[in-house]
Amino acid sequence: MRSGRIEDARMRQLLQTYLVIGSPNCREEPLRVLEEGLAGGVTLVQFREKGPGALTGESLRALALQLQAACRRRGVPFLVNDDVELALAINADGVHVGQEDEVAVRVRARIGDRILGVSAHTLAEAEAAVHHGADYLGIGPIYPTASKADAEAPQGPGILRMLRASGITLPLVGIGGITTETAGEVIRAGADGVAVISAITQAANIREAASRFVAISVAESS
Ligand SMILES: Cc1ncsc1CCOP(=O)(O)O
Ligand SMILES: C=C1C=NC(C)=NC1=N
Repeated sequence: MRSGRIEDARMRQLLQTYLVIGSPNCREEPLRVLEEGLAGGVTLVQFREKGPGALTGESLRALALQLQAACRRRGVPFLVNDDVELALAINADGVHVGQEDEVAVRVRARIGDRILGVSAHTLAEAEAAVHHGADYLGIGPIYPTASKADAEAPQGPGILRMLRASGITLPLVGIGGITTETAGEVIRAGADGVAVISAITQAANIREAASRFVAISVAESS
């Protein structure tokens, strides 16, 4: 059982190579994609079942449990995007919520000491999320992305530099169109790691792609 809120240093480690996955992002069985990503060394997993063909109801819950079990076998924390009910029902390690979802304060009250991630696109949103008890912020989209239909305009790594220059010290992860070519600059701009969907789930060799992100995030954060 978790004892108290996660420490910043531990949260920064978990954010290094953060795989966000859902069945719409997978060319093959999501469990196989996840197992390859885990074998490549991803440090944190978020179940985000959104987009065309996304599962619902019992099949959604069954997939969540299947992917969570794979993460548990490898000691990698498993977070659920948006669906706080599902996260609590399967005793996930935490949730990631957007600005439009339940206000972070209410979510914190419901999940206790579990990990709470909040999306932020501006300094005001970041400061509010810090105040509301987020354990980390997801910042982006950094680059153009095809994986989120309603994504805001890409902001480039400069948003990360601005947040750090403005005094945001909370763990931050960059997300949105990040590849192995750009992960380094995202971390150098101030992120503790990178959150990735397609550059891993759509890679020809998933395990190899994941391990390259791991090598880059370790090299850049040392
Ligand atoms: C969930 C999310 N939030 C901002 S961009 C994005 C999608 C990132 O997917 P990809 O890594 O494939 O660009
Ligand atoms: C929108 C998002 C932003 N950041 C992260 C880490 N996950 C998301 N689903």
